[in-house]
Order: sequence, then C-alpha cells, then structure tokens
Amino acid sequence: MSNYNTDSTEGLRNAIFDFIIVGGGTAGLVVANRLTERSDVRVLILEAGTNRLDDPRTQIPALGPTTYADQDFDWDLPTLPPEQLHDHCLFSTKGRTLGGSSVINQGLVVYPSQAGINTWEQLGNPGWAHGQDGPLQVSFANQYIPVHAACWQGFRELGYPASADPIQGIGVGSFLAAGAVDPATDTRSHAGAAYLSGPVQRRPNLRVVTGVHVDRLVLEQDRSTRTVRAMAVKVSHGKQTYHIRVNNEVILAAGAVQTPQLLELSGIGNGSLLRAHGINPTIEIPGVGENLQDHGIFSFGYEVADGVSSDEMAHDPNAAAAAMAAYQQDGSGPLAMVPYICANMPCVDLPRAERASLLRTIGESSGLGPKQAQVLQQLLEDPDEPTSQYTLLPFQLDPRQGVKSIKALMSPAHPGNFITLVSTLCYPLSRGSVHIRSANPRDHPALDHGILRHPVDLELHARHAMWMEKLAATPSMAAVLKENGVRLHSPEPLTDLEQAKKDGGVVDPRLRVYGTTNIGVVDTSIFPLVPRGNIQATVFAVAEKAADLIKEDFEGKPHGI
Ligand SMILES: Cc1cc2nc3c(=O)[nH]c(=O)nc-3n(C[C@H](O)[C@H](O)[C@H](O)COP(=O)(O)OP(=O)(O)OC[C@H]3O[C@@H](n4cnc5c(N)ncnc54)[C@H](O)[C@@H]3O)c2cc1C
Repeated sequence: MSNYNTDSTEGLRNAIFDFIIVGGGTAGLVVANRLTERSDVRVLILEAGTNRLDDPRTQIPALGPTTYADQDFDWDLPTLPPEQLHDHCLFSTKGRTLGGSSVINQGLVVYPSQAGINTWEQLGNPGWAHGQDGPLQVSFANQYIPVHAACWQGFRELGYPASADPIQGIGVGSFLAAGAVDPATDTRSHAGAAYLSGPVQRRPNLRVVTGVHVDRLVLEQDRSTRTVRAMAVKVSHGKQTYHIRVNNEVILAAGAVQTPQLLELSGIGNGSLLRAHGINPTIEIPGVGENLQDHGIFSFGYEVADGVSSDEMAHDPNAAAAAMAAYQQDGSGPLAMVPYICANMPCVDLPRAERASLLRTIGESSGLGPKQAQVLQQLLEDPDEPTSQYTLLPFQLDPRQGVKSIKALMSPAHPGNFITLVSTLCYPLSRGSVHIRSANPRDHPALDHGILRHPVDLELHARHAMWMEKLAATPSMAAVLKENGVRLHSPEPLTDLEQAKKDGGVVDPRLRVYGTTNIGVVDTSIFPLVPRGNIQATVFAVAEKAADLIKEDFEGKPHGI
C-alpha cells in the first residue's frame, strides 16, 4: 500500500539491533529518526499495524475520521463499562498504522501550558519543563466560514477575547488552533510524514517492519546487581513467532494502553495481578497500568440556521465532490484543513467559596497520590490556568444513546447542517487503569478510563456544559444557529481519546523502567500529569527530549559511539 516497503520480515530471526522500538507511532518514529542520525546505530521499528503512508486518507487533512473503526488504521479498543456512567460503554480510538495516532487524529496542534508542564518537575522529574522546536509542519487554515467568526465573537461578548499567548502556554481566553498540515503540500504532517520522510526511509541503519505484533520482552535477571535486562523481543507475524535480539535497549512506544500491557505480559507489574494470570513477576512495580488519566469531553451540537454553511460535505454528495475537486485543484476547500476555534476557560461561574470547598475534596476521594493532589490543587487554584478547553467543531457529533464507536459518533444522523461545541477538562482528577485480562498478548486489556470518578470532575464538567450554553446564546452565535433547531448533546462525557499514565514509580526521569538497565518507555504512558488540551504537540516534544536522553546514555557507555 506504500512505495516504502515495510512488509518483509526476512532475516529478522537472526538479526541483532542496537535499539528495538516497539510501536512505530507518534513517539516511536521521533525516537527512531533521532537515533539513526548516527550512522553506526542500528535501529529496528516493530509496528503491529499497517503502512498506509501513501493512502489519501492519511494525507488529505480532513479525511482522518474516515479511518475510524477500520482495523487497517484503528485499534478501536473496547472499554470497561464504568458504574459511574450507568454502565454505558466508552470507546477508545487509537492509531494502528505507521505514524500511530498522529496519522488518524483531528490534527489540532495545541500547546500545553507552562504551569501544567512545569508540574512534571515537581512530581519528581528533574529537567522536564516547558520548551519547543522540531520538524513537524504546523500551519493555520484559511477556510473560515461564518460560524468561526461567530464563535470568536461570542467569546469576546462574554469577556474572553484572544488569550495572551497560547503557543507559550500562558493565560486564558479564546485562540485559533493551528493544524498539523504542511502548507507547502497541503497534506497532513503526521509522525510518518515529518519523521519518516524519504531521506530517513533510505537510512541503511533503520529498518521498519509493519504487521508484526510484539507479544512481550524476553528478560534476563542479573542476580548480582538485582537488575533486569531485555535480551530480545518476542514477536508474532501471522502464525510464526520468533525472538529478535537487542544489543543496547528496547524502547516501548506502543502508547498509553499497550505499553503497560506489554510490561505486564513481560512480567513487570503488580505481582499478584501477574500471578493471577499465570505470569511469573520478574520485577514487581505495582503502579504499572494504574493512574490512567483521560480528559473526558462533553459536547453540544447545534443545528445552524438555513443558509449558513458548516458540514454539508458530510451528508451531501455534491458538496463532497466539490470539496474533493477544490482540494485536487489547488489544495483549497474544506478538505484542506478543518479550522478550529478554541478557548482555554477558567470555571467562571464558580463562586470563590464554592470553589474553595470543592477543592478541599481533592485528596479525599480518589486514588491520587499526595504529590499529584498537591499539584492539581495548585493548578485549579491558579487564576491563569483554565479548567476546560472549548473547541468549536464545524461538523456534527451525535453522542446518542447506544453509540459504541467513534465512527458512529461522527456519522451524521441528522440531515441538517450542524456545529458542535465541545468542552474538555484540562486537568482531570479521576483516575482509571489498564491491565491485562490474560497472558494472551492478543487479548485486549481491561481498559477503565475512570471518567467522572472524582466529584470535582463531575462538578466542573456540569458547570462548563452550562457555560457552553451561554456561549451559544450570545448574539453572534445565536445569529448563525437555527432557532428551535435540532440539539444534540452528550448524555455523559465521552472520552477524548487521550490517556496518560503515571504511577509514581514505573520509569525514572531518564525514562528507564525501574529495576531494568535497558528498557525505556517513550509515549503518552509516561506523562506524570496529562497536559491541558490536545496532547500531540506534547508527545512530539517529549519524544524529542527522550531521544536526546537515550543518545546521551548510549554515548556515555564504554562501547558507545
Ligand atoms: C481519533 C484521535 C483524535 C485525536 N485528535 C488529536 C488532535 O486533534 N490533536 C492532538 O493534539 N492530539 C490528538 N489526538 C491524540 C494524539 O494523536 C495521541 O495522543 C498521540 O498521537 C499518541 O502518541 P503515542 O506515541 O503515545 O501513541 P501512538 O501514536 O498511538 O503509537 C503507538 C503505536 O504502537 C503500535 N503498537 C501498539 N501495540 C503494539 C504491539 N504490541 N506491537 C507492535 N506495535 C504496537 C500502534 O499500532 C501504534 O502505531 C487524537 C487521538 C486520536 C486517537
């Protein structure tokens, strides 16, 4: 499916690599690119999914949603029905293709706040603070329609004009989100395009193999130093399984759900849980798979007034054909990029006394460790930190009862034109978990997003939902919405598809799993605290920094280059 052939497993059985990267996704490709800048380091990327780098659905910016629930692109993982959501199932879309979730995501580039990222240092990770730069192409759309201007104006009417500096991550207020789109080609700039471009693909020291599922790491214990070393990874390819040996280090970059799964399958995790599944624990780290964080989103859909344009290409074949013709002619039109108006909003209608009593409950009713409770309290008390990110989506989301996949959520069920206002919690207090259900690597793990488990999250979600209604009622917004039009709303928060896990002790500040000498983790699973808003910019930044650390460590070794 791509000119870049990554199908062959020939010679892998007897090969040995300096680094093996598990997962050719967002973080994995960054690290591979940076490590292979040194020509004498041999790197292997093992990606379970497909290679669709040449597929138009991965190139045309607005076509990402056409890949959802398609097994060639999306793991479409099931989740546990949480009791606090009256047992409604949530769903979890995750990239299953070279480039990972960055290939299928919505493309918003939102920069984290300085205060939020700086808490990572407070949580015991020296050297992990706010910074920037990299080859990802980021640009602004130019396909604005009246609903964008109305929303922008609506925020102003409520006293929240453009924020001080969304790129530096300071202040609250509305902002125009950039998109991961290369303005020179009008194509999506995902991890594959930015970090696995032609010249990188041709590096002789980089091998990429897709369609190979990593089942577990093969570990060896050094009894004298009481440390564990990864000797190889066990992979399956069709009906075959084999071990691929590693010289230096295995980097786990399989994402927030599958990295903990792989650690547990390899014997690293909570001892009693592993034994219950017949796995002998090699290193007992109880926090593996715990502390899963999910922003959670609430959405309200509004039918727009007659004659106001929004998402006609989603339900009108003529509009879709016109959009494709415009894109093919000069990269213009709604397929080129979906522009997003966003706002970082504090919880404005929460009186000071109520806020104080709400904040007192932070540490009382959740699995938050004291350090996390402390930094979250600090962020929630900070007047310059938002508690929700609002986003205007110029299309229909219909979170009706019984919707079990993101594909159904995004398939227009109503004939009219719609917009959707979404509120996403910035710093959720609820915590979930992800753990294996069995020792079979093909069984999906038990995924519990934890959404709404903490009462503060429920209160903030509810108050932000009410404020979204205020926004919709501003004169500018009301002018573009249909009076008494169809309304679509979440019966409860959806997951926003982001998770991050930190357990107070799975990796050290150089991202190496405790008790091991050569197992690193580089993906969203190592975020100590999920940053506010959409997180891909942070994933790219973290992976860049991680690559520097890995190179430094490699060079510091006696056999280093
Ligand atoms: C639908 C959707 C929309 C999103 N929209 C936005 C947005 O607009 N803006 C934004 O900032 N963020 C967005 N995100 C989030 C962002 O894209 C992700 O957080 C980020 O890309 C995750 O990077 P990662 O490296 O942790 O994991 P991934 O990029 O998911 O990479 C993990 C890789 O590991 C592979 N893998 C897993 N298990 C195995 C195994 N056992 N063996 C081999 N390979 C394996 C997977 O196939 C995958 O390729 C969105 C995410 C999704 C899913």
